[in-house]
Amino acid sequence: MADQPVFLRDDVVARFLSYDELIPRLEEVLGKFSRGNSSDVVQPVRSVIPIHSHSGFLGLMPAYIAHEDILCTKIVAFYRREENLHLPSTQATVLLFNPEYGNVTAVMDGLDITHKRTAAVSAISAKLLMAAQSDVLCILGCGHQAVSHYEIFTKLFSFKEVRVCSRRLETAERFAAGVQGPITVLSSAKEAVHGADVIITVTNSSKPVLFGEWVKPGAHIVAVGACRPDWRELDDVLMRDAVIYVDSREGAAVESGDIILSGAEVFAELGEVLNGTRPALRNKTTVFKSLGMGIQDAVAAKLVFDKWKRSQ
Ligand SMILES: NC(=O)C1=CN([C@@H]2O[C@H](COP(=O)(O)OP(=O)(O)OC[C@H]3O[C@@H](n4cnc5c(N)ncnc54)[C@H](O)[C@@H]3O)[C@@H](O)[C@H]2O)C=CC1
Ligand SMILES: O=C([O-])C1=[NH+]CCC1
Repeated sequence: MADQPVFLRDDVVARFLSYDELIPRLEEVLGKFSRGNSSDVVQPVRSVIPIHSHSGFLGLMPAYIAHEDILCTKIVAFYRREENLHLPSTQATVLLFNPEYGNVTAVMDGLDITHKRTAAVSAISAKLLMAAQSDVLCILGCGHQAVSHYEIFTKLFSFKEVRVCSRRLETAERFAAGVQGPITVLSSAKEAVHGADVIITVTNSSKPVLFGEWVKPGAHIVAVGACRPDWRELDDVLMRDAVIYVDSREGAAVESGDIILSGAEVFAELGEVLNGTRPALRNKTTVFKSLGMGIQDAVAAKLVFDKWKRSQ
């Protein structure tokens, strides 16, 4: 009989997951993924079922990373909920397996993994693609992802000004009151993004919240929401004028409304830039369209599990 799986709660996962360790692992696995060797990194496009009666979706995100022998799947549920409900709009559980036999070794709460790995990949895109002189950061949307994105972007980069704007002013004000450091709250997205060098969209909107005509030429946009083929965060003008980078071309072609509905061409995967096979066009307006990948959860979960095990 295999040992029973351990259950790692949200606070334990958060304690053992640091950006410093996560970022290099993500860079490495994104590079490997983009080399396209499917016997090394196996990750199908997320399989998603709608939960029509509750405006929700359930996604399954399996991944196998052969060179590290990591077998993992995340199960993620996401809802288009009003923000005042007491449960987060995204819920996730990560299962880590023993690849030799297929038994589950750990069941982990997946929220901190989802928040941190998403923000870390966004930060990798900014490291590669934002202009060398980037002074103003703007975050549109003030939910859970906004918190992790604020955390890592202000830790890694030295912005002179950070602005936030959300659908409701109170949400942005609550967000600003909860973070360390100076922050400007704006009630209009157009004003908030004016002159910004880096713009992060972390909304659960299904309609564009950012328009090309508002965006400073040369800005870097990190588009994290709109993960359904009929959802948008960015308008056609922006999608047409910017150079588009993605985490996975295959995923983007199936899941990204911003790409599918605008007809925009994908220029590169982040992993291709990390591998040096596609250039980072820092002087152009760039969009990194993030959808999230099972391999990102897998490396994060393995980091957590190994550290937890060493602590026992
Ligand atoms: N790319 C990736 O890897 C991942 C993407 N996501 C997606 O990221 C998005 C954000 O996730 P969470 O922060 O967890 O959601 P959340 O529900 O905590 O926050 C969403 C925020 O967006 C704001 N918002 C909605 N419509 C807006 C509008 N028109 N203008 C400005 N703000 C608006 C809401 O007021 C709320 O503050 C969701 O779409 C989620 O599905 C989530 C996990 C991973
Ligand atoms: O990668 C992820 O976990 C998600 N992407 C969109 C919703 C959840």
